[in-house]
Parts: sequence; structure tokens; C-alpha cells
Amino acid sequence: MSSFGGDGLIRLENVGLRYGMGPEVLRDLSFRIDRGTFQFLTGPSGAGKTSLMRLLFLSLKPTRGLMTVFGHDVTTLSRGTLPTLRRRIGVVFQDFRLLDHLTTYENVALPLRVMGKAEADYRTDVVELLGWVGLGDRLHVHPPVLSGGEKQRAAIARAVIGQPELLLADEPTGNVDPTLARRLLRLFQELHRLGTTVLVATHDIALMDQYDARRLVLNEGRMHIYD
Ligand SMILES: Nc1ncnc2c1ncn2[C@@H]1O[C@H](COP(=O)(O)OP(=O)(O)OP(=O)(O)O)[C@@H](O)[C@H]1O
Repeated sequence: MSSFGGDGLIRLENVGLRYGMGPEVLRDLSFRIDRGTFQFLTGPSGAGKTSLMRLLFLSLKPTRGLMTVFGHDVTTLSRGTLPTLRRRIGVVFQDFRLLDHLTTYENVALPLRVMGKAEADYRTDVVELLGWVGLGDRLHVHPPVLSGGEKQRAAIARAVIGQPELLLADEPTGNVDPTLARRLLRLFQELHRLGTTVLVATHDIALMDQYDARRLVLNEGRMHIYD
């Protein structure tokens, strides 16, 4: 029962995942992510990182084992609970998922609008954050005209603007140069300092070497942890 002690924001016990009738792509995962911690998730291409991120964002359910997120057993979540839990999570997926009919500024401000905040209270924060990620001159354009790296940074800004309890970022520096990648890592560190639990999936060893954090390593669906 090792994963079920302590202040586990996320707990997995013997979790397995398969797509349809295919083979298990995640196998016997047992680990805990404590509140307020920072960790990298890494491993070779196809090891299951994105699949694990989807599990943690409650887009998929484990096909076996026990998993809790914010203390809720994910297999018995009611339809109403799911969106409430997701609102506590900031996500950056590899396909960005920006809304094309909104400007960059509006995309990033969206989580705050959903929370019911007034624009006058957040406008400066959104503009400042977009400046920090290098999009200060792209505020009023729509996602289709942004480059891949610009879309990625807009998605990151949207994920962090509301200071979520949990940040899940899948290859967040995959489309940017090393200088910008360091800058984005600093943003995640700052968020962590403010209390967010952070999980960053990355292949980028140079990036991981810049921050002394726990490493969750997936290999062929199994996990090894280096504290
Ligand atoms: N929707 C899906 N349906 C069926 N199989 C899938 C699906 N998504 C992923 N897989 C399979 O699950 C395995 C793990 O894929 P996943 O994308 O989670 O790995 P990854 O570690 O994120 O890889 P990468 O680093 O290349 O993004 C792979 O064998 C992949 O083919």
C-alpha cells in the first residue's frame, strides 16, 4: 500500500492501460505524486508518457488498478465531478488545443474568465505573462497564424495563468530553442514555488539537468523513479 500513505495528490497502485484490444501500454504503475512537488517524466519515444498524461488529466481511465486524483477514485467519478477536477489542472498537450476563433490574449485569459474574474483584474497579468513567454507582439492575432513554437508558448501561458493546483505539461519545450526552453523551465519553477504541483514530460536531458527534481522514467510502459 506504499502509494497510499502521505499527502498524495495523485496515487496509482498497479495501474495498467490498454487501448481497445491492444497490448498494455502502461503496466503495473505504482507511485504517488505529493502535493507541492516538481517532477520530470521521461523515457524513450512510445514509452507511454502521453498516455500517462491523459490518465492524469482524466481523459482516459485505467483498464486495471487503482488511481486517485485529488483524493477521488477515477473509476467512480460522477459526470459532474470530472469538469470540477479538471479546472484544478493546467495542461499543455502536444497538439496545443488553442481555440482558433479567439486571439492569443483571449485564449490565455480564458481560464480566468471561466473562473468568473473581471478583465480589469487580470488584463495586466495576462499581458505580462505573454511578454515573458515572448508573445508580447502576438496578443491580438489568432492561433492559425502563429508558428508551432508560438502556439506552444500560448498553450503554456494558458495552462499557468490561473496558478492551477496541478500542472501537466507534455513536451512543453519541444518546439522552442534552448534559450527559450530555459525560460519556460523558469516559469514552471516559479509556479512550483507558488505552490503548484508540477509534472513535465520531456525527452530533453539538457533541460532536466538544469533542475534538481525527481525523475519518473517510463520504459516500455513500466516506471522507474529516481529521487
Ligand atoms: N489512441 C491510441 N490508440 C492506440 N494506441 C495508442 C494510442 N495512443 C498511443 N498509443 C500507443 O501507446 C504506446 C505509448 O504511446 P505514448 O504516445 O503514450 O508514448 P510517448 O512516450 O508519449 O511517446 P512520444 O515520446 O513519442 O510522444 C505506443 O505504442 C502508441 O502506439
